[in-house]
Amino acid sequence: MPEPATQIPVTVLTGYLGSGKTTLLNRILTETHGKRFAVIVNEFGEVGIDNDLIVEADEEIFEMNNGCICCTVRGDLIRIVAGLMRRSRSFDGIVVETTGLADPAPVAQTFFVDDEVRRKTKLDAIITVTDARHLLEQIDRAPEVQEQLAFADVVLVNKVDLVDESGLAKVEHRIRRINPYASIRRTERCGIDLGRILGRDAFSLDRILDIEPGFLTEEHAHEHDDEIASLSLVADEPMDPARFVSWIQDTTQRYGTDILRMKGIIAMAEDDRRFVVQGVHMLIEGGSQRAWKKNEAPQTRLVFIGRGLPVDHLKQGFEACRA
Ligand SMILES: Nc1nc2c(ncn2[C@@H]2O[C@H](COP(=O)(O)OP(=O)(O)OP(=O)(O)O)[C@@H](O)[C@H]2O)c(=O)[nH]1
Repeated sequence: MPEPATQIPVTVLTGYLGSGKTTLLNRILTETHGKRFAVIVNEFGEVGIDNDLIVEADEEIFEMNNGCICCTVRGDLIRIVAGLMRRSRSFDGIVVETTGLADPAPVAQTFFVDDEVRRKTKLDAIITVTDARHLLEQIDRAPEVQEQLAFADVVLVNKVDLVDESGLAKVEHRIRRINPYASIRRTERCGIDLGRILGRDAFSLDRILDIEPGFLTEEHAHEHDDEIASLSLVADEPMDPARFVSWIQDTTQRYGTDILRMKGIIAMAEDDRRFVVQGVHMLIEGGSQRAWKKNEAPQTRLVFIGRGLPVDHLKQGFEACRA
């Protein structure tokens, strides 16, 4: 059957934990480009946080929190996309943000294996965001990172503010060895002309079949690094600001090698704003954001993702921060 004239372009955002995917997604959702996107986000860890870190936009956001997009919830992805295509409400593109631990191959495969999805959508590009400061160590330890780079049509070498010129050259050289075809762009906070990454028609099935001949036919059983686990901490009572800040700083300095990613939305005592804290290994950022809304009960949610997390230390330390 011939393909219909208008297939909705799909952009897949991948990149390891903390590389800058949500930062890029927020740019896509806020910059004026006159386009509407449907957004699908998948995250690792049972307490959903990403959705709250995404800017409030007009766009519709579908969360998939109950498993990894590349394995257990792929059926959900197909259902969400197929459901979107049946709607009358129009949009110009779909953006899928995968978890940092996802293998992009099965996600990309989704757009080729299901008949309905294949007829109505077109994989436009796989954009891989990298953390220039941590990429070289990640490549050596995490097979997902190599997959994410190999499948990329565009690679953003992000966080250029944290690395000097010779470091950036090393990072780019390493990326080139894994993927000679992708267009590589340096960014700070994913600042890039969106025209360079959206609507590029950059995805090439032939290239992917070169890397992975079984791409269209095989079931991708993605092996996750079982050592990586997440710990979610939740509190309904407010936190003591001074104690919390000093505990989170100490903890990330002490255990930063094992903490791959940390993010949280904190309800501080005597503060009507949400405090957002985020980190990748030892580098952390935090600050007060918007006020809690009237219909939103202030609640603290903090997630750690890592290898061999010091679970007892984290639980006890967290408890001790309650105001
Ligand atoms: N210094 C610096 N920090 C950055 C840059 N881009 C993003 N960050 C910070 O890096 C952290 C992670 O960014 P996110 O956009 O949440 O990363 P992510 O890839 O969505 O993270 P996960 O979804 O948890 O894998 C946040 O604290 C960002 O503010 C950058 O260019 N420079």
